[in-house]
Amino acid sequence: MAAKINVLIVVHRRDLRVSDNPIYAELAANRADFTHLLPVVIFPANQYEVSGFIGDGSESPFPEARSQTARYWRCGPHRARFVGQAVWNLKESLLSLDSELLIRVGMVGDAVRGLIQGLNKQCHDVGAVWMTGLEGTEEQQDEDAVAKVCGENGAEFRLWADEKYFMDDRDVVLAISETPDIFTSYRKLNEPLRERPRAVLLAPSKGSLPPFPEPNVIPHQSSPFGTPETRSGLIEALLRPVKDVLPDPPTFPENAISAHPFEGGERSGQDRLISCIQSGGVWNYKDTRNGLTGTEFSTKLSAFLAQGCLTSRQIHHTLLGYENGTDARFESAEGYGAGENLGTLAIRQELFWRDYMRLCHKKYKDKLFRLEGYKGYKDEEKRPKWKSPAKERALPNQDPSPERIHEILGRFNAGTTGMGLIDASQRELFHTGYTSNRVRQNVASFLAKHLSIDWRHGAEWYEMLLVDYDVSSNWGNWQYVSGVGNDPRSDLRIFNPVKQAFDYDKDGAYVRMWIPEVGSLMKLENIFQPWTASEQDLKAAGLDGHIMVTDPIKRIEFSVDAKPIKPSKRSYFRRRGGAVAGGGRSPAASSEVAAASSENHGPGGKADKQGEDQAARGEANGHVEPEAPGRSGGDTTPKGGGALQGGAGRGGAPARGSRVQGSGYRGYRTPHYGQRGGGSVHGAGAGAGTGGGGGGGGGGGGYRGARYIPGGRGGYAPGGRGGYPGQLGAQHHQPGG
Ligand SMILES: Cc1cc2nc3c(=O)[nH]c(=O)nc-3n(C[C@H](O)[C@H](O)[C@H](O)COP(=O)(O)OP(=O)(O)OC[C@H]3O[C@@H](n4cnc5c(N)ncnc54)[C@H](O)[C@@H]3O)c2cc1C
Repeated sequence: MAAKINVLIVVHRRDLRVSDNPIYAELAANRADFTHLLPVVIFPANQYEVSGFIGDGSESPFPEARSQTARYWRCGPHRARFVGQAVWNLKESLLSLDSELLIRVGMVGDAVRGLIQGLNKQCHDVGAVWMTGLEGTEEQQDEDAVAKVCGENGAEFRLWADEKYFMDDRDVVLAISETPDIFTSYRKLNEPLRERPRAVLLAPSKGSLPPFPEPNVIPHQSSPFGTPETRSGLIEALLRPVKDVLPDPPTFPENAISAHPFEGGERSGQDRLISCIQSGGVWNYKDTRNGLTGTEFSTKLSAFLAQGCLTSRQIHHTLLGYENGTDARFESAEGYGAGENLGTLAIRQELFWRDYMRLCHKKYKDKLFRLEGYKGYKDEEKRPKWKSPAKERALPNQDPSPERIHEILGRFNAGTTGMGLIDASQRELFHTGYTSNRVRQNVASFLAKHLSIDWRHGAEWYEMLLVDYDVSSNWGNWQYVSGVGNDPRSDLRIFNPVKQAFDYDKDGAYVRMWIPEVGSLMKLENIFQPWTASEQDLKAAGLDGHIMVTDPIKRIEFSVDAKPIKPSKRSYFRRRGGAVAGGGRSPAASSEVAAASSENHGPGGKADKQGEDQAARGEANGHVEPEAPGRSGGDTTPKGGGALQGGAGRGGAPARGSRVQGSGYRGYRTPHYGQRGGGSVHGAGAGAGTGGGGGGGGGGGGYRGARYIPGGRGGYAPGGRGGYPGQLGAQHHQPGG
């Protein structure tokens, strides 16, 4: 009698790697009773627009994969390409291990059911389905659905922790519900961070995995979808439906260079990590991470981490080899063998931010997607008056009107607001899928705090376009900057995008690169806000009559006197032997940065106290943006020598260490709204809009051929192409609605 065939199905999700993967490590060590292994990637139809997998003439049974509030694509072209590359690389890795990878599209539970039942028909038992657990609402619905399918079909279901984070879930010191709401408190509980990660798991070797089932027993992909057989076919199928995200897209500027030219996949993730160390990028990280252009100013590892092509502990252990002088690949890198340095310390702190964002998501669950954020508002009076482009979500008599907000959002997305730093970042994001943390903070602050627009529109735009989109990090950071999340100074922290441009784009190269229209303007203040240029200069630049000049979304009066801002100094003192020196900031650096470092999140610390003082003095309306997630200081005050001019903003006291003429930052002047001065950030900019633009997004459409998956956390309701059944059943992120 032939031996019983017992297949294990492994569903890959955001764990697109074979190394440091708990499932493969377990299988390589212990195959259990499995005679065959069937690894599969399923592109969930509610997160990826899967109509590109259909041949001509048929229609998708699923609604378009669009976001809930703004109806943007859930996954836009940059990430679609990156994920396609990463999936193909995983397939190649598995092939090299004598295995294979199946690719499927649809709802995850349905796809798994199809596989189990199809294999059963071929007399193959499916003993178990394994997959890694994720935090998102939809992802947990998928887990419930697969568990149910397994129960109905006699297969064991096992959910594994995806060990891609810095600290293992088994080592988290507090119950999730007790995760502190201030990052620094949490970080201090876990220091020294260098000692936290567990060892990396071994990659499986060739022949160590159970064989892939014979191709002829594998069930076909359910119709009307097909499965691409080449890498380019896969990428094309993912990209085709989501290529167009802007009605009138800007062309890629002639001299622009992507800061993120990297391909998806485990192999390129490892390559990038190694080159970051070899190039000195890691050594210089603390000084360069706030840079805006080029590949080397920060690690660019986020997209690899987001898709699980790389794990935080792999980064940590590779850094250890460099710090300890035990990895000859890094012999010629500066800092080799000299122990932890400020660069590697800062990278570990950033990786810990990533962990923290995830833990907060686990703690607050769907509150991650709520307009009022984690915090909520007990006091109705204090609830921010968010502006919406959708009539049904706008407050009565919203000013500007929903139509005007719709128009403003269109320009915000297209990068034509007239605020140079914001526009440059949005165009860079549109063209490349990446934009630096520094400008992400400015963009989020601009939308939420300067324009008071429902921040979820920004979060969903980022969700569509970011190559490194990660549900916890994206929504958590948007909440944080919008003042509804875990920022201890929440709405007192407001980034002045003009001051930030002067500080971080010192010669205007970044804005010039992405906004070629301003390229021939000479003065920085004109580049950062073209409406400030003289008529003559605008004419010469061909900018007269341009919407960025005639109708800037926000005007910020800001001028810098002739003295340049001092260039930053390297804030490193050398240590040897791997000791983690406390503090580690040089006096030069700390004199430049008033409330420096991520320490200033923590309650009671000196730096935190400074931040509180500044906030209490009302400096937040222009000068004071002491710290934001994942970044140490650098923007707290005008730096020595840079004198600001302007009238009183809210509070308007001079920032510490600055030379201020007048009484601080003037606030905002919005002539096209008929307002001047004021300085109240949230109210500023409101005024009579000029109309134009269409209405907001909206659902609509019917419930055709729906197969509703009921579930405790809401449920995904595939309907006809028309969309979701109103607001019910299809809440991607906010099942409570
Ligand atoms: C509004 C907004 C939205 C964001 N959305 C995302 C997102 O969807 N996905 C994402 O990975 N990051 C997000 N970030 C965080 C941060 O901007 C990116 O992680 C970083 O810019 C990625 O570039 P890098 O890999 O070169 O980062 P590095 O500076 O080299 O940092 C190393 C790693 O630390 C982690 N990290 C750094 N800063 C943060 C942070 N603030 N929060 C969480 N993790 C951090 C990332 O994994 C990053 O790869 C967002 C930040 C803001 C302000």
